[in-house]
Amino acid sequence: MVIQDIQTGRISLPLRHPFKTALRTVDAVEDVVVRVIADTGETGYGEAPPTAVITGDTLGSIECAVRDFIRPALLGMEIENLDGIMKKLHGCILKNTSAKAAVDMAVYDLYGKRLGAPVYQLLGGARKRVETDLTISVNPIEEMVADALEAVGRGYRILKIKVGKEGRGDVERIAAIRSAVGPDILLRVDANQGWNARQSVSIISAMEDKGLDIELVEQPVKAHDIEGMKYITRRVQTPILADESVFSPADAVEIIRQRAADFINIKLMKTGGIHEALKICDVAEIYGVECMIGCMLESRLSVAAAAHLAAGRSVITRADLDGPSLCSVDPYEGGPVFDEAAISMTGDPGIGVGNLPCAEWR
Ligand SMILES: C[C@H](N)C(=O)N[C@@H](CCC(=O)O)C(=O)O
Ligand SMILES: [Mg+2]
Repeated sequence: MVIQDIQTGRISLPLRHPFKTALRTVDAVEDVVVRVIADTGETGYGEAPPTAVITGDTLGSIECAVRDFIRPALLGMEIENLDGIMKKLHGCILKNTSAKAAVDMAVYDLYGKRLGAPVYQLLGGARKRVETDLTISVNPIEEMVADALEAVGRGYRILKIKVGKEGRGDVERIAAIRSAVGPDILLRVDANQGWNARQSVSIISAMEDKGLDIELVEQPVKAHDIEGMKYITRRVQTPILADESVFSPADAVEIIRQRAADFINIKLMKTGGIHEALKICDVAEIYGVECMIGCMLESRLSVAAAAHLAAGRSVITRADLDGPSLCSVDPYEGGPVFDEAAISMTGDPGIGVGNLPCAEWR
């Protein structure tokens, strides 16, 4: 099975509610999709969101990276030569991790189809079901409380609360949500780099003093502020999870060796796909560090690829794979089933998702 063509298209899916973090507000999933076509007529699919404020990638830069750099590097390669394909994919252009992720997952999709097996089984087959949280956007407190109650009503037992825009005001926010949802709902907090190190210690300590029982705090300070992450991790009881600070396996090694965070959030859009994400899983396992698997504003197509990784590897103990739940529609067929918090793997070969709503491929 040889790679004959690689094409890009675009999808646009409205969100149920605007998605708001300390970094940005978004109303729709507007992503690039990729198809890798084999000489046998089989097709593998992938997706890349333009998360410019985190990865630096835009719709145009993703399309350019795929068309002008990745496509010429991979044409004619045997799908069975996964290692060779991945070396070329990551060597043909620096950074551009979202474009690489979309092509990586399309290649894994074809690889699984070639071998007649779902990708999660090829990656280790640790489990068949994964439970995701649901994100509560940062908004006025009453709105966040209402959103949290709605999420619990939809069956979510884990909520990821976005903060980072108001410093100490965030304590009040979390306290109101905890009092509304009760003690049995797991609350994780994501500041998306919105605090500084001293502020983080004061906010997290206040949440601890109030007994708000927070599972973890995600990326309290700027991505490059590893000293700040270390400062916080040493001073609070609540586990700290590195998100924007860890893109590559080398970043993960650095964070772990410096003990700058307790957990690592793996996202395919930061690693450049499954192949590099597996290296983070290996490093984390060596050091006994647990990982979360996350997503950007992505539809079920690429979140399904992340679900395969989560189902494949037991070192991934937490999932923030709520992209499909945030979308108001799911136009696809096949692949993992997303039923609110419950993600169930199927026997479909590859990643398994098809029927893309994409009018034009180039
Ligand atoms: C969508 C997911 N729950 C999430 O919060 N992902 C990111 C932010 C994604 C974005 O801005 O597109 C995160 O910081 O964890
Ligand atoms: Mg995050």
